[in-house]
Amino acid sequence: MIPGPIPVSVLTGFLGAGKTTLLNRLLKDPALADTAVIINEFGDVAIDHLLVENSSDGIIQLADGCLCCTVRGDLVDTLADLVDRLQTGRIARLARVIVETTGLADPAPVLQSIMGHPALVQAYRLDGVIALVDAVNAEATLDAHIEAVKQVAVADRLVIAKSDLVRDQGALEVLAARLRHINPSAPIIDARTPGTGCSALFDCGVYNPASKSADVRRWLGEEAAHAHGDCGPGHGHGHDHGDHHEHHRHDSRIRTFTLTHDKPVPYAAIEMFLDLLRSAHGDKLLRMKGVIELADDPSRPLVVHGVQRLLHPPARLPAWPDATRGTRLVLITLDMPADYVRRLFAAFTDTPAVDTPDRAALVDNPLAIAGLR
Ligand SMILES: Nc1nc2c(ncn2[C@@H]2O[C@H](COP(=O)(O)OP(=O)(O)OP(=O)(O)O)[C@@H](O)[C@H]2O)c(=O)[nH]1
Repeated sequence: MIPGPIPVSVLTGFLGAGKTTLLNRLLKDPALADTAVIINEFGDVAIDHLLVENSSDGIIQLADGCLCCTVRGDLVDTLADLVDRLQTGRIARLARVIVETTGLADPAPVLQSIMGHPALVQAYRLDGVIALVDAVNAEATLDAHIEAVKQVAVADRLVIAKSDLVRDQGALEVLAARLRHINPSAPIIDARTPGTGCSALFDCGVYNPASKSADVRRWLGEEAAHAHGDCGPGHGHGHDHGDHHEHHRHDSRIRTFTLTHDKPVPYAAIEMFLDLLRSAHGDKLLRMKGVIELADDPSRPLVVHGVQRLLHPPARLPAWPDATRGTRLVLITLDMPADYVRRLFAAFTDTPAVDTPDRAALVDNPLAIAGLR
């Protein structure tokens, strides 16, 4: 028997806001023992599960695709399967589920999947939505992406990450005022505040759409209508459910693709490539993350994270988490063709390609590769 509905927390926030970082921290808290974490990833090559430190049995990776569209059914199936495993004794306890959405997810359909599914509501209750906000990039992100606004609007807790990178206290106050305007009821918590842990973020009470803004109620209402099949063809604000390999796009200008290279690469080459991408095209680079096999230290993968113009200091993992070696970089770009980036990468990794200038030429003139408007 199940002892009562299991709380489900949804962790959302735009691309690179700091969701996995917060999750890693939270999972160290004994209060989160017996928690299942469902991670959803955008991109051909799953990387997040490599980066969640506590990658034990409790981490479930959903298939490639976005939770709010292509793999929404997978979330329902996964939640149903967890209950089944609990009932048949294949897992002893399940105290909580945390669902980490992709940064591009519209949270409304995700919430609707949990709240609106007749079988799931028996077993689960939506406990709360935690939205991460990246203090460095939030203003630009909120200006440009409605998904980011929705993520903030539906939240029960807003957590500001990366405030350590913002020197101007005034800018943080302006951001907090904007967040309060979008969502007047959610407490705003700085991720640096000691004790920003389980007690501050979980047990928000039963998720209550009535306490949210009129916009949120409307979005959730539209999703409920959609779930019952009476949504018109306009649904989905431009989601493209086709071509699963290069696009996954919510907006036809957004592309997701992966760069791979199977030989170790020199650190200097990768550093130049990343710096060039960031400095020349940072505004087109919504997200970049991945692991790199370095020629100078192949046993310790280098983990890189880029979020718009911000390139976080690369970190080394002590060892490779699985048998796969080589470089895998997932990029999510806005108005930047995959082919252009692939050729740039090939030039830096010295992969011969027809008509591609070599590394030295590109450092002199990063626009020497054709294909970018
Ligand atoms: N300085 C600083 N860096 C942070 C903070 N939070 C996250 N980061 C860095 O931001 C980068 C992205 O963090 P992630 O936790 O992977 O972000 P995410 O939201 O899970 O990313 P996606 O799943 O790709 O959307 C990483 O390099 C983190 O180390 C913070 O509070 N301060």
